[in-house]
Amino acid sequence: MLPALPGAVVEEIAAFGRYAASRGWVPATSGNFSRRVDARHAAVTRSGIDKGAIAPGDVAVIAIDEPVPPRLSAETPLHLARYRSDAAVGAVFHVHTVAATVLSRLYEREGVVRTDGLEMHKAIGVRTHESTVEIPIFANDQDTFALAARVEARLGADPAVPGYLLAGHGIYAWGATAADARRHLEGLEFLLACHLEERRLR
Ligand SMILES: CSCCC(=O)C(=O)COP(=O)(O)O
Ligand SMILES: [Zn+2]
Repeated sequence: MLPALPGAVVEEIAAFGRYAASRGWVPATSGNFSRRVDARHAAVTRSGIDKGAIAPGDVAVIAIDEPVPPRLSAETPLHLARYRSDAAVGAVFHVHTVAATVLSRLYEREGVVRTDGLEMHKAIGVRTHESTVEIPIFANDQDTFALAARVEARLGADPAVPGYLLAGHGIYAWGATAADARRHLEGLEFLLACHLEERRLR
């Protein structure tokens, strides 16, 4: 039996949705969000809803280790794969930012976007700005089960960066809590925005 959906979890997801919408990160119903409910279950947003105006009925509780029920987002496997791979992952947020979408296309062949020497590296757990961060990029794929397997195989047990890009699509980030996932997403997005701006100015 599935556990009840805690109101606090819905509110965390809805609050992130409002924030993401205020930043222009979830245009045209894009994006999807999830939050671990317990060791075996997660709450995920339903498909096609306005992610800036999430209501309790827009979030479903599902089993992490079971097949994805109908009418949920096609991207649900990408969320569940993160929870399966790492028991410490408590929230996964996916948004469609311009910087993530553009840079993931420009660097798809390299399979990585690199940023150097930025203080914001610390937001994703890097100790010093004197570092190079490599944000992984994966080719987009409508077969999201195959895509999730490819992502997890490359990320491994201890990913260096708490996020990745899907080429021409957007960005995924995660953390132990919703606040951690949001901080990681904000940090990664800032790094990408800086990289894009530097390329423009050069
Ligand atoms: C309108 S964007 C296309 C689908 C997508 O990439 C996305 O993030 C939203 O999908 P969902 O099914 O979760 O609403
Ligand atoms: Zn998407």
